[in-house]
Amino acid sequence: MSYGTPENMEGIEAYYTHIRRGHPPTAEQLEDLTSRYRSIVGGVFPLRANTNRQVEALQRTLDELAGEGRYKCYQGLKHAAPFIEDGVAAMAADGIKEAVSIVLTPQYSSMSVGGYVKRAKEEAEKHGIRLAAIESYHLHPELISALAKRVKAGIDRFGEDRENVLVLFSAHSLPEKIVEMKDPYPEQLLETSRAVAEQAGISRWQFTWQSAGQTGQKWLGPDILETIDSLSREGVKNVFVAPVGFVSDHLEVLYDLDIEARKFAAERGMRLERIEMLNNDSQYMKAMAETILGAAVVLKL
Ligand SMILES: CC1=C(CCC(=O)O)c2cc3nc(cc4[nH]c(cc5[nH]c(cc1n2)c(C)c5CCC(=O)O)c(CCC(=O)O)c4C)C(CCC(=O)O)=C3C
Ligand SMILES: [Fe+2]
Repeated sequence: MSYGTPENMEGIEAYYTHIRRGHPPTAEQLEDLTSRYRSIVGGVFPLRANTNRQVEALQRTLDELAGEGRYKCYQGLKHAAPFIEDGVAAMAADGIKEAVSIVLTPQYSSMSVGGYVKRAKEEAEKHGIRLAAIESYHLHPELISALAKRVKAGIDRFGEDRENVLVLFSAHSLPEKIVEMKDPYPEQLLETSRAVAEQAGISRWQFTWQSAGQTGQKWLGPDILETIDSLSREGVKNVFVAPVGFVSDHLEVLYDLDIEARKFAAERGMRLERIEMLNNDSQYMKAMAETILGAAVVLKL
């Protein structure tokens, strides 16, 4: 399962309305989102083809690890077609009786993965499918190794400044109320960050939030722009961002980091680079496939 993205520029309004649980955005909100997509996509929404490639790569990895024809991958998206319910219904139509679900994000929050799982389970129940839902895989050794390699390779891009780079691990902010709910999201993100830093041999790093929504309620902070501002006051010149809550090239990376945060840093005389996203990286696929095979044991598949 993955977040989903519009089919085309005309599809942005319906997509945004779905994210807002049926409440259409104001003209201003719609224009704001449309202009962000316009600056990255030019009519092509990268997340769509990217998710397709991830599903194909995961299928190949499962075939290799478990044997050809043992597992079949279906795709279900949170806010776009094929929706999560469509994916589960497609399984049922093929006669599938047992399934494992996994989300293309490594850490669990009741407000992120929890929402995917609830919908998948409800639909699976309707069709009499037994479903084992994977909640997180944020410390899988293959995932940590893949991220650590990318952090090291990215820091090398700073050339002779490489000794003076601060690594900023980041993830999508969520409303602050998740902390009172004892949600594991912040801790799991720190655990991923710590493990990657350790394996990459990084001592100078911080964690920061990004891409918070504007809903009136308080979101988890500090936001990456605040963090960059404080770092600039401390004289930091080189920042390397590793958004470890995301795995793909999409709006929050291609706009919020590559355009917005990079410009904000440049205005403060700082250089900002970011990790290459995992997309269909083979170690990432192995991390998911092994997690899936582990969950399948629970179903005695
Ligand atoms: C935790 C989390 C992840 C990571 C985990 C996961 O992947 O599931 C994630 C990923 C993504 N979020 C995405 C896009 C958007 N998210 C929005 C709004 C929101 N995100 C939220 C949370 C998350 N979002 C929340 C709490 C809201 C507020 C509304 C609500 O309460 O639900 C909005 C509305 C406008 C805006 O605020 O920008 C957009 C356009 C895209 C696709 C980008 C593309 O198309 O390339 C991706 C991968
Ligand atoms: Fe989002």
